[in-house]
Amino acid sequence: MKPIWIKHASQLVTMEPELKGPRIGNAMSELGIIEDGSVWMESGKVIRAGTTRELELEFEDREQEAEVVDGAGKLVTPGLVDPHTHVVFGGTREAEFERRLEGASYMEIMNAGGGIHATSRMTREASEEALFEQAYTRLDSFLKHGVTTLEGKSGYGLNLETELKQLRVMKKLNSVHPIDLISTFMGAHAVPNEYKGQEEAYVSLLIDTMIPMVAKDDLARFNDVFCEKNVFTPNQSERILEAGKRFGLIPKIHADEIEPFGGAELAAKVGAISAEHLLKASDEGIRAMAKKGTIACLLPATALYLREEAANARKMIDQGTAVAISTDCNPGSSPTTSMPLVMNLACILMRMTPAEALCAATVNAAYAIGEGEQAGKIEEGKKADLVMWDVPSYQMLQYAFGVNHVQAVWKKGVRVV
Ligand SMILES: N=CN[C@@H](CCC(=O)O)C(=O)O
Ligand SMILES: [Zn+2]
Repeated sequence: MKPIWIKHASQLVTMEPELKGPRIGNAMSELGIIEDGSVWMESGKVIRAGTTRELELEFEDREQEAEVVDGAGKLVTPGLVDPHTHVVFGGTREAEFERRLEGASYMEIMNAGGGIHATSRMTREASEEALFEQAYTRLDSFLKHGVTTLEGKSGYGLNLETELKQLRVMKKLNSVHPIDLISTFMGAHAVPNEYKGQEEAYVSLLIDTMIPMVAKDDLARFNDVFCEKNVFTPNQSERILEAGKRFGLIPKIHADEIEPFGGAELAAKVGAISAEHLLKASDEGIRAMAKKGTIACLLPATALYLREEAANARKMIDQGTAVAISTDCNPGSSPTTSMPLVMNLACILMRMTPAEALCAATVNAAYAIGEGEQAGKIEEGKKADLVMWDVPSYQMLQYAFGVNHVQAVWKKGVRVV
């Protein structure tokens, strides 16, 4: 495989690879921008990143053996990381979208047996092959929008058989699709209809059977819970997350999305790597997360789609919480595969700066899924996951919104878009 040499990028955004750990406060704006930037990629890795002048001095003699890519007028960034998706699911819920536009709420639909329950029925009915094919197509769309690493959750099975089916699909996708896919077990996405009125029995099934089985088959890195009124209480959520920890599954938590429910506080208490949504998180909860180093994974596309006020990213950043952003790709509250749109919305709806939004979609997103040392930066000696955008600057990427500016994507040094 020929080395690839990008030259003359108008901005090469490296994300300052020497800075370690998730970024907080002003460090979210340290993008490590190199003007007239250049990258040499070889054997799947970034060998050198610097100015075109610097790389010409070093690689001039090898120009003939490389594929040279002209970056004039283009922005080059690390591959984007989507740290929160429900990418494997059966069916769609467009009728529910119409009902919500007519006034029904997300929770009314779910409590009446629709929402997550509707997707659960369709996912149980779908064959493993069909789920694989549909999710593969979705991953292609993510890739076309610049995503090279992504987290995916189970949680539409709500029984052992189908939860394992979803996780097996993700494992297979990870092995055959260019995108690196990190799996999360989310059997605690809802109490299935057949356990209505016996919620504790379902919690026991999760703790005694499902979590041990998922861990035994090494099917997930994280364990996630939908901690919300009428779904799982903070007490149930804590027991489920602690059970996961005993089996090596790192906690994540869907917290304070619809109502303030103590989810952010619980995230800090159990030492979750990230807490998701947080639209209604309390000030104490945000402070506790900052203190504990729990990353806030914010989902502005979901807020927009549900016509809710987005999370208070400014307060979180100002209080020292590391913020990541994500599509939340799912068939109910965020049917999108566009991280560029999510970056735009992070600016428009949450007043994040263009630099913070890019940090939240790269470095901080990678740390939110335990990939901070492998993804989200352009770092010598590390995976060559890069995107070239048909805009001259990161400011232009965030400004010209709702457009897919991706021109090329390299995954482990191979051009995939
Ligand atoms: N809020 C809970 N879970 C998903 C939505 C799942 C669905 O509606 O299918 C979320 O993160 O937005
Ligand atoms: Zn989610």
